[in-house]
Amino acid sequence: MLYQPIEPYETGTIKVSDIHTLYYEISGKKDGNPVVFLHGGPGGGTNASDRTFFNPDKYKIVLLDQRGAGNSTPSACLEENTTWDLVSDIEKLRAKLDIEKWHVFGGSWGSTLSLAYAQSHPDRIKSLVLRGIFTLRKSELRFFYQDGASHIFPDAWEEYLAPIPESEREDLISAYHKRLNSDDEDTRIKAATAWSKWEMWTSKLHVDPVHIAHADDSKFANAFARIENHYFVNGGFMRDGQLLEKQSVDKIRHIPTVIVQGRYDVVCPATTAYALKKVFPEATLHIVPDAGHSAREPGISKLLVEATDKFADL
Ligand SMILES: CNCC(=O)c1nnc(C(C)(C)C)o1
Repeated sequence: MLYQPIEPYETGTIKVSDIHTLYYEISGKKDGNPVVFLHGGPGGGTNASDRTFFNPDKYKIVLLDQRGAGNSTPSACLEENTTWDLVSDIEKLRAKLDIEKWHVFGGSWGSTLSLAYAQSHPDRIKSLVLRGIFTLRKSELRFFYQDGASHIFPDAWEEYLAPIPESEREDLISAYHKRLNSDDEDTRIKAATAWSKWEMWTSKLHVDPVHIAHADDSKFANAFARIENHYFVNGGFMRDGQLLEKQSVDKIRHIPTVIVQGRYDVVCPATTAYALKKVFPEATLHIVPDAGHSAREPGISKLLVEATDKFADL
């Protein structure tokens, strides 16, 4: 099961560009086995419960708020904010903390960024623990934001559609992009709240009102929605399917890797985890029979902790 909540023994910031300064924190064992936690979204930010996937007596646990997310500044800023900027930021933080190699843990967008980072710097990775695999293919974005998950959550879908007039519903990501970047603050917040609520409604097998309430935090919703939408309209700044290409995955097939995927994940459906396993046969794939997308589904968190415990002495 998850470890007990702990507090960081160090927090800090790192200036990574003329615009962006990132927040990070370190908890657990000061001379422990280093692991970096890559949060979802993009734009979701980290929180205290993210530390509980790791044994604090074994791991030096590094949490990083990516550009524009969480406590990083400026909040929700889209300038100089791409997948490859974030990969570069992770390397800058690793060097600043004087870490030679580290374990990498990421779910959803965090799995995307983990794959992009590992494929760019395989020599810096001790292991990969990935959850709810997301590679930003057009087919994945279409399923969740245009025509797919909508058939399973028609009630929540109605609320997601509400801010968008019928005439613009053929391309919802573009329609939301217009509103999330509007000059009018009320338009931005209304769109950000509806966009975020859609994801919070659909993240768990059993709809969780507490999870949905996160979308009412306007700072979180604004960063989460604006940054997610920015990455999606740009296809993650990658070729479609790039992270699943043989030439990409062959760079990381030597790295001990565990994939944990919810069978009923409608945000990042199992088809992508399965496609990754086909090109990465050395990876261990667990499909959790009674889980959705969230890392905090009981069956998912149990296997994630089993994986970090397994890698703790590598
Ligand atoms: C399409 N975005 C999926 C994702 O990365 C994600 N889903 N929920 C989250 C938070 C837990 C960070 C809210 O991130």
